[in-house]
Amino acid sequence: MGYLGIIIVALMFVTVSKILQVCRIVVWRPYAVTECFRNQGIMGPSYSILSGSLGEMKKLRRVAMGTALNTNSHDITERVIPHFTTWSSQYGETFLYWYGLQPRLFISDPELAKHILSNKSNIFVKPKARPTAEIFAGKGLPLINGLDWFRHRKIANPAFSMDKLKGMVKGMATCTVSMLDDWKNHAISSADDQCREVEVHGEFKRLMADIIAHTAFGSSFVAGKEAFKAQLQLQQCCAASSTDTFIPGSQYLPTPSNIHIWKLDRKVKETLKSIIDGRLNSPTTGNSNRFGNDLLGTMIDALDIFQSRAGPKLNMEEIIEECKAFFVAGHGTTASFLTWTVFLLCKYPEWQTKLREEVLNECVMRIPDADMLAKLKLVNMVFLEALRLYCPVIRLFRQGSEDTSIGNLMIPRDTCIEIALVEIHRSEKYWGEDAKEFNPLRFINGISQAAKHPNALLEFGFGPRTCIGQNLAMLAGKTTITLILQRFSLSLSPEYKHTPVDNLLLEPQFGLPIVAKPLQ
Ligand code: HEM
Repeated sequence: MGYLGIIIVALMFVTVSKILQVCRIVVWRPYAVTECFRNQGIMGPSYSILSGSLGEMKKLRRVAMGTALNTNSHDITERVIPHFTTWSSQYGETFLYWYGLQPRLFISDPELAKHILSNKSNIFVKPKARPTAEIFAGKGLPLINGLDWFRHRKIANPAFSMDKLKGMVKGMATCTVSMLDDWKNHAISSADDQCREVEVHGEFKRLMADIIAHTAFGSSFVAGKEAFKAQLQLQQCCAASSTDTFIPGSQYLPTPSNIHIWKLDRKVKETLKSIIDGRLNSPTTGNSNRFGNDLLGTMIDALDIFQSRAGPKLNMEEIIEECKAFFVAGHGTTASFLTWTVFLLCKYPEWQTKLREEVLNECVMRIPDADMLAKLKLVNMVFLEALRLYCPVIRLFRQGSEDTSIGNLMIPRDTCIEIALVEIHRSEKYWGEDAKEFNPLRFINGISQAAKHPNALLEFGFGPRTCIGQNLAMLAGKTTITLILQRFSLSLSPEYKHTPVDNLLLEPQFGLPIVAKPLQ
């Protein structure tokens, strides 16, 4: 055989092995995984080549998005995850579906959830995100695994301690007061009974961008806000394509959408890098940390160029990715939480009055401090109830890094497990007959006494990967609600349509317009 023959045979060999590989991923594996679960009694919608169950999911979502709920109803599951209501009624509470080529096991049992989330041996890891998601969300804590995750978390933890956060309430209050002054000025200039219609979801997103920029970047917050602005645009590009079928490799093609994403990402990174360089060039002397007491200062102090410093280190790129990650993880979640809390306070004016009384009693100064906020028991109960009924993160995901079993259930490697918080949080099995109703009093004796299962409330996750920013979110929430209740009485605008939707986070599809009436 001549050279040409050898080359043709080699090419044929490579081509055939590639075809076999594709067939294994696209046909054989879905068949084998489906059979594995079917033999254990777990069923689900059938798999279509490449798109899996995405076609049906998209159809169900389109129909759900065309409906609106009654504002008295907190039974949102069917609207936000219509695939769950449809498939669980056909296949049972636990079922298998296909997110493109990814098998997803849907569970809504808090005991299973606890088992998976508390696992410390790296068997259940965060699933690999799509490349666009990695760009916008940053390859930081929420997405990384293993030793990298451990190192990053160890460095970031001190920046989120209650002691550090307490000192930030003043900054949070300054951001909030500036937003509320704007509401008030607008109200005074509008003739209509001094009331102002405000779309609060948008307002809270802007507010949280300000608050996180303050918390993360301290004095460099103006530049930080610039970076976050570009990041928000990136997020929109990513959310728009989250239910499209993903073709591996397509992220490298110079399509208009990819070019737009690359440009925005470059802007975010360059801005963050210049903030970090600024700090490195002018370390401060007044702070306990030479690069600042904020989150960025804590991370710069662990930069790997300082070899003399003991302990875990981060490199420049990792710090940039963490800045992106903290913004994405904290901004929309807290804005969503505040939005739904305000929705509930408008819906239940008797609770609005009770909370205002508590706020006026405990926060004697117009601008509250952390000690005053810690005394707001009723506010805390309403927050927990809001996070139960309208949890910003409605689903958690983990992927089995090896074949494993939970109880009697064998889970093949690479199966993604989807934990439906939205369903666990309103299941009558754990919350009783009034599970779908607003009743903050269920938390009067604390979280552990509120439900029949200790893990039926998973609003901040559970186990080692529980939310690092939960204290920050609660403090920002209390500061904002306190300042609002001191200054305004709130009611729903007649324009409001009750349309919660899963845009990666739980959001009102058309925003939350309310009427804010200044108090004397
Ligand atoms: C009400 C607001 C918030 C909610 C409901 C929320 C919810 C969650 C949940 C459910 C998780 C666990 C995800 C999982 O297990 O897969 C999580 C993780 C995380 N959250 Fe939050 N979060 C909020 C606010 C914040 C804030 C303000 C920040 C920071 C500025 C933040 C930063 C993070 C980070 C970095 C992680 C990943 C932790 C890790 O994997 O080690 N979150 N959050």
